[in-house]
Amino acid sequence: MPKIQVKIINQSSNPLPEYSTAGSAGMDLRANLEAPIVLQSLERSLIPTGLFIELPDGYEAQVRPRSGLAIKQGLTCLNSPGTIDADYRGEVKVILINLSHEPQTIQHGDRIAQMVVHSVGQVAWVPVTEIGVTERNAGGFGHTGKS
Ligand SMILES: O=c1ccn([C@H]2C[C@H](O)[C@@H](COP(=O)(O)OP(=O)(O)OP(=O)(O)O)O2)c(=O)[nH]1
Ligand SMILES: [Mg+2]
Repeated sequence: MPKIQVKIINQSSNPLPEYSTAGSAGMDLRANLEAPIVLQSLERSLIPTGLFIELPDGYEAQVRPRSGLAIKQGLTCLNSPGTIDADYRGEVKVILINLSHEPQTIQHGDRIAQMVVHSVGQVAWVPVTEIGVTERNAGGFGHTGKS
């Protein structure tokens, strides 16, 4: 398991994110707030987590919504999945939006999203005049299964 350097503000009240089961893909991210935030219907906000991480080269972290928050409160990540670049040294933040019709309150310590760490590759372009043909070729957007 790769080791990641992490700095967390307010660690006494907000524990480090953790995998909640042995097979979890994501670690829940908690809101790091001095006061609760109320999101009105369709309002969005950049929520701090108090986390500063140093990802190894070749890794990214994705900030994804939690399904429970989405179905129960209509709260989701607007830019899902959010991308944390390996060279980012700022605070990990979550762009939450309230898609419900009611105001939703975020409290300090609430688990507002989850973070999945992935290995990721970069590519170099090789400009060509033709690209290879496949069985699918340009078919997409519901193309399969049609006669
Ligand atoms: O949900 C997110 C998405 C991004 N970030 C941070 C880490 C990421 O490395 C940086 C830039 O994110 P992104 O590339 O998505 O934003 P951008 O609009 O392209 O900004 P930039 O020009 O700074 O790359 O912002 C977060 O903390 N949370
Ligand atoms: Mg960017």
